[in-house]
Amino acid sequence: MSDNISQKIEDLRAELHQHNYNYYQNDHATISDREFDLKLKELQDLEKEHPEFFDPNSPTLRVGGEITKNFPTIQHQFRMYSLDNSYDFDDLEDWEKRIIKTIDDPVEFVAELKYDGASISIFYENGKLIQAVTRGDGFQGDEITNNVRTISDVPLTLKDDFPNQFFMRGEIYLTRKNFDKINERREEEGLDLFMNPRNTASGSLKMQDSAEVRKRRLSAVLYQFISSETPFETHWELLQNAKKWGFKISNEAKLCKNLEEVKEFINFWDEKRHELPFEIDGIVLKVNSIKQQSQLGYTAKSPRWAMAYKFKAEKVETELQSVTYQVGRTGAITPVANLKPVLLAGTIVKRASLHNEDIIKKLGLHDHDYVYVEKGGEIIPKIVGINLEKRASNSQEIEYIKNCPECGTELLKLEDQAIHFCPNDLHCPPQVVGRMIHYVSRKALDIEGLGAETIEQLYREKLVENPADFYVLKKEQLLPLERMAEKSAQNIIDGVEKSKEIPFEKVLFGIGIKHVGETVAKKLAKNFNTIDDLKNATAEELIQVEDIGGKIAESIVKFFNDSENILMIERLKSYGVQLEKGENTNEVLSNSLENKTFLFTGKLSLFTREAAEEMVEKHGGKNISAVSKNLNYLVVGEKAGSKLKKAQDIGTIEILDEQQFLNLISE
Ligand SMILES: NC(=O)c1ccc[n+]([C@@H]2O[C@H](COP(=O)([O-])OP(=O)(O)OC[C@H]3O[C@@H](n4cnc5c(N)ncnc54)[C@H](O)[C@@H]3O)[C@@H](O)[C@H]2O)c1
Ligand SMILES: [Zn+2]
Repeated sequence: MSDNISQKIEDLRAELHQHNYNYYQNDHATISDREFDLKLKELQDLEKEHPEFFDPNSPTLRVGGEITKNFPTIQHQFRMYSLDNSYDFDDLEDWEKRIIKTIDDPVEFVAELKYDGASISIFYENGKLIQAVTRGDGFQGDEITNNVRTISDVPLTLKDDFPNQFFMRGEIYLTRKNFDKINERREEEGLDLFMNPRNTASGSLKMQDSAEVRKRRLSAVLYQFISSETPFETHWELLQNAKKWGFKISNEAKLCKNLEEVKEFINFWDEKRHELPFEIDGIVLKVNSIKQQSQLGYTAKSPRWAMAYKFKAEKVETELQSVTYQVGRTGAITPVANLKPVLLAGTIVKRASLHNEDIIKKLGLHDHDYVYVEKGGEIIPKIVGINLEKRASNSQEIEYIKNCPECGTELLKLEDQAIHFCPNDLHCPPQVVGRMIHYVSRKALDIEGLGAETIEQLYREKLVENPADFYVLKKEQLLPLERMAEKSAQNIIDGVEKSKEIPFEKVLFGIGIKHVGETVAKKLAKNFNTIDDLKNATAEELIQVEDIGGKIAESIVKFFNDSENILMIERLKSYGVQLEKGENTNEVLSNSLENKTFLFTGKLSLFTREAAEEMVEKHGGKNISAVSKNLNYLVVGEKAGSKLKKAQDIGTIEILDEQQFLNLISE
C-alpha cells in the first residue's frame, strides 16, 4: 500500500517537474494551467497525509522556474515567492480564518488583477534603474537589465520623493493587440505562430538581442515594493506613492475593507476581464497592513499574507457540425471545427481551431460529436473533450484530408512538423493572393490603396496573378470593381508607380522567397549588388553570408530555378522596379530632425553609438563631435562625464536619456 503511494508521489513529482520545465524554460506548456494546478493539489494532499515521503525538492515546495545559462545569475536579496491558489469563495474564507488565528485587529485587503506574464524584480538606487532580474527559482534569477530597459512602461529614472534603495517587483506582459501584431508579422514571414501572450512575453525576455526585445513591445505593471525599511504602513500607500515616483501601477487595484468587498471585486472582474486589453488569469489578494504581513510571514513557497484567486476557464458543451480545412497564405493547412454557436467567455463561439491531424486523432473526434469547448490559455477556443454518452452509434471517425481543398494538390507533411501544407505555392489560390498581399505590405513595396480585399477582387476578376501584373493595371480596369471610386483607382495607380522607388532590399523581401524575412533580405542586399548576382549564386556561396543557413540558401536557389519566378523578375525589371542596389543606400525615414545636431556620450545600453548616429541621419539630423553652442541635443548614457557637465554649463543644450531620444525620433 505505502509502496503504491510512494510511487504515486514520485510519479506526480516527476511529471510536475517536467511541466515546470516546459512552462518556464521552453515557454511551451503541454497541459492547461488548470490541469497543472489540479495535479499539484493532488500531490499536496498526498504529501500532507504522508509526511514520511517528505522531499525538500518537491514541486509543492519550490518555485517552478530555473535560471538559464544565457544570462548572468544574480542572487535575490529578498526571495521571490510564488502565490497560493484558491478557486472559490470557500477557499478564501478558509484563508481568512487562518489569518484571524494570528491577527487580532481587523484585516483589510488590496485586490489586484493577476497579470499573466513573467515576474521581474528591478533594483533602483538614487532614482535610477540599476538592475532587473527574473524570478528564476526564487533564490536566484537571470540578469536581464538591458532587455527590461527596452520596455517603455519601466521608468529608467524616478521623480518626486523616492527612497534611496529598493526593489520594485512586477509583471512583464504583452497586450492582446501587440501579441496579435507579432503573430500577423510572423504569419507574413511564414514563421510558426506563438501560442499565447504569456509565453511570448516570457520568451521575449530571454532573447539575447535587446533590439529584438524592443520590437516585441512588451508592457509592464509594478505591484510590489520591497526594501529592508518600508517607508509606509500599508501596501496601498506604497502603491499610491510608487505611482508618484513614476511607476506604472495598475489602475484597477482596489482597497477592500473586508472579504465581502473582495468578493465583489472578484465577481466584477470574472465577468469584465474579457474586456481588458491584456490577459489576466485571476485576482491577487494581499493583506494591506505591512505589520500584519510580517506577523503572518511565509510558507516554504509563498507568503501567508497573499493569495491568488484563479478564475475557472469557462467550459461549454456544443455540437460539432463539421470539420473544414483552411489554406493559409503560406500554404499551411489548419483544420477547423465548425460548432453549433454557443456563448463562451462573453463571445459567441462558432468555430474552434483543431491545429493539426495529431490533435484530432488524440481527441478521437467523430462527426457530430458533442464536444466540450474551453477558452483557456489560448485565445482561440479549444475542444478539450468529448461527451461520449451523446455519440451516435453509427458515427464515423474524422478522416484528415489528403488533398488541398483549394487546388487539389496532394498535401505534404514534413517530418519534424505537425502541420500539413500545400506545396503548390505558385498556383494555389490563397497562396497566390497571399504572395501579392505580402508584396504590397508596408515593409515590402508599401503600395497604399491596395489592400487584401482589393487584391482578392482583382484576382477573382483575373486582372492580377503575380506582383508584376500590378504594373500593367489600367484605371479603366479598376473602375468597374465593387466599391471602387475614381479617386481610389487613381491612388492605386499612383501607389504602384511610386513603388518603383522602393529600395532593392525591400523588393527582395517583397518578392516572397520562402524563409527570406526582412532581416535576411537586408543581409542579402548588402552582399549582392543585383538580383542577377543573387540568382547566379550557388548554395555554397549563399551560406558564406552572415546569418544565411542551409535552409534559406536552398530556398533561394529553388526560387530562382523556377521559370515563372524568373519571368516575374524580368517583368518587374522591365517596369523599373529596383532590382539592384541604388547609389543612395542611406534611406531616409523622415526629416523630423532637420537642422538639429546630436552628440552621444557615456555608456549607451539601449543601442550602439553607431546605430544611434545612423538613426539621427535617417531622420535628417546631423551628428557632431564636440559640445558647443551649435549642439542641440546631448544624449547621455551611463557614467556620462565632462561632456555632460560642459553641456549643462552652456545651458541651451537639451539633455536626453536614451529613452527620451527614442521618443523624440518616434514622434
Ligand atoms: N501548464 C503548465 O504546464 C504549467 C506549468 C507550470 C506552471 N503553470 C501555471 O503557473 C502557475 C504557477 O506559477 P507561479 O509559481 O508563477 O504562480 P502563479 O502564477 O500562480 O502566481 C505567482 C505569480 O503571479 C504573478 N502576479 C501577477 N499579478 C500579480 C500581482 N498583482 N501581485 C503579485 N503577483 C502577481 C507574479 O509573477 C507571481 O510570481 C500554476 O498555478 C499554473 O497555473 C502551468
Ligand atoms: Zn493548394
